[in-house]
Amino acid sequence: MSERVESVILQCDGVTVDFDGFKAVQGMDLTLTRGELRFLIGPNGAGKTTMLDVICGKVKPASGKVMLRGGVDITRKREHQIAELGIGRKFQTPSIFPSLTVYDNLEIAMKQNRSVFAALRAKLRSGETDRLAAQLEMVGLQGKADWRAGGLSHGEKQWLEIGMMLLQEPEILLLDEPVAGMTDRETEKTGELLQHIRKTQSIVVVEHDMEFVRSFASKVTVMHEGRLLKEGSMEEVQRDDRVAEVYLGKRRDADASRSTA
Ligand SMILES: Nc1ncnc2c1ncn2[C@@H]1O[C@H](COP(=O)(O)OP(=O)(O)OP(=O)(O)O)[C@@H](O)[C@H]1O
Repeated sequence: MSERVESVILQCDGVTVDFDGFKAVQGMDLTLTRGELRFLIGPNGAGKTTMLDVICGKVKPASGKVMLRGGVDITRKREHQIAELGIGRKFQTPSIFPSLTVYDNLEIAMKQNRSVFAALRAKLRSGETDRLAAQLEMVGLQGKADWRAGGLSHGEKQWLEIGMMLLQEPEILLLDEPVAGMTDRETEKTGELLQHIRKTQSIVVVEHDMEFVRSFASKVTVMHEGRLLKEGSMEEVQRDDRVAEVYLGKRRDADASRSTA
């Protein structure tokens, strides 16, 4: 009986966010299980980014609860506490150090896990060197370890930042439009990377690129005007008339021109 309960890693119940009287999110529920790659979609202004902001502690809800691993109430915790508890957030613009090498960026990310004293000593232990090398390979940058991060392509910068997040060992990754501005090939590689990451971590992705969502989503949550509109497989979501009306319908033409199917 407890198996399903234990597999829940994040639970948002009745989250409402009030920006000076404007309810950006209204009574939103979201349950994420371990190893899930969840896509959060919906038209502009639906409240998707605000939900990520609530989960990572950047925005405090007026009401509702956010629970981590069943028993840890993170609703009122500060951003850094939530990060320490295992929730990593990646924003649209990469926050990397452009003048440092790819390797140095990863090394700095890894050291953030240490106590100040340990960080000051600044030498990676051998296990850490291995982990860093494995991370470089996982994000496909093993051939560019010595490159200045600022010289990477847009897609590569995003992967570097994902690699930096992963070195801090979050249990949940929150990604806001990770493939925005990427080439088709980069988008494909990002999808593969997310599939790989979900073997060990859970991921919530806010996304507008429907082709990408179709290719990589198993479960999709649709928001509209701050509320949960529909949740299910991409097929179920696409079949829903209300979704078609408020969201997919508006994009059908654009999608049709992108899709080869
Ligand atoms: N700090 C803020 N103060 C006031 N209103 C805000 C604030 N942040 C967001 N909003 C409003 O809340 C609503 C939800 O915004 P949010 O960014 O969460 O939507 P979204 O679904 O992520 O949209 P998009 O896909 O366009 O990024 C929008 O109407 C937005 O203008």
